[in-house]
Amino acid sequence: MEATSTADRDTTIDPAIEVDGLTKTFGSSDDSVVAVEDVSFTIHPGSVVGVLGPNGAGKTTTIKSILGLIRPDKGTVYIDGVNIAERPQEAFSRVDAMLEGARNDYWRLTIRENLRYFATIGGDNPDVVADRHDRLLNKLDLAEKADEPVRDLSRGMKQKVSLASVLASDVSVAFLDEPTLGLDIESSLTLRQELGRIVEDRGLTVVLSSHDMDVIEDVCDRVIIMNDGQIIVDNEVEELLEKVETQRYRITVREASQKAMSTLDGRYQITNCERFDKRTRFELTATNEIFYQLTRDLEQADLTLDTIETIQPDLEEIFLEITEEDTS
Ligand SMILES: Nc1ncnc2c1ncn2[C@@H]1O[C@H](COP(=O)(O)OP(=O)(O)OP(=O)(O)O)[C@@H](O)[C@H]1O
Repeated sequence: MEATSTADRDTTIDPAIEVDGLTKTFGSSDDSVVAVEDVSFTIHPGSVVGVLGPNGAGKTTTIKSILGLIRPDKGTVYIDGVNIAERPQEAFSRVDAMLEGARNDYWRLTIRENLRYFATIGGDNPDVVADRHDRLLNKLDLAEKADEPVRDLSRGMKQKVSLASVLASDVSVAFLDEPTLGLDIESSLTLRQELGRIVEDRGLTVVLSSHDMDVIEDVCDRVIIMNDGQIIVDNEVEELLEKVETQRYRITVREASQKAMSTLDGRYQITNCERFDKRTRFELTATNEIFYQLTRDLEQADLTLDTIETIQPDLEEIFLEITEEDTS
């Protein structure tokens, strides 16, 4: 999702974030760990980028280095064209972050008081930005509870207040670490939709990390996948989905014998097998190239094909495939 029209984008404006040759090693000599090695990327204003990777891949080190919370050994970070090491105050003036699940909102204060507080420390006069806060509260469906203390709210609402607090001042870049962590399915869906609308309206640049693949698919237009301190994929979400080499199939056959099924199971890993109404339905994964082989194998096993559907892969599967390729 591009918040500002790509056609209208002024290519002479600075990238929202530019990371060049970032390297960070923790510890020294034998115990040292290279957390991030020569990482470079550019993020344009108004884009939403997901940073993914297994535990220990270097995501947090990268994000904390951009936020100035970790000092890298090498490399330069620019925010809106400003070098964070040279002019930190200016660089961070329009940046806010929700790290480690939820930010520390003041639970004794009401939602609106929290927004005023965070706007103030973000350098805004809260009276001047009161309208923006009203719009934010409406968008996040928090308006009715705006004058209630945060401590009385549900977990989903508290998470939304965290997000609202990040957006309370006039930020142009927001870092969101696991914005849907701990939310139930419905609250997560609502938050994703609301975040999408806010990003579009405000032309906000967002960098988010999440293990919730729905967040990435719904909100991000690009993903950066890290492994072992390096970027192994930097691509548009849609292109990434197209690139995947394996495909899951849901197949329904008529009157499958046990023997036929075990023959097939020997060749493909069969999951979610269920029998109903003289039919057997199961799922398997096959690479695109062997799809025709699969149909021949079904014939040879004397299985009469009823239906065959492809199942849209989710990013979790793609991500596993890519990191396995990278480490093999
Ligand atoms: N303060 C530190 N001291 C020593 N090693 C560290 C420190 N911070 C991170 N590391 C190491 O650097 C590597 C990268 O860690 P980092 O936290 O950046 O990964 P991550 O991708 O964010 O992982 P996770 O998904 O678990 O948060 C890991 O091997 C980690 O153990």
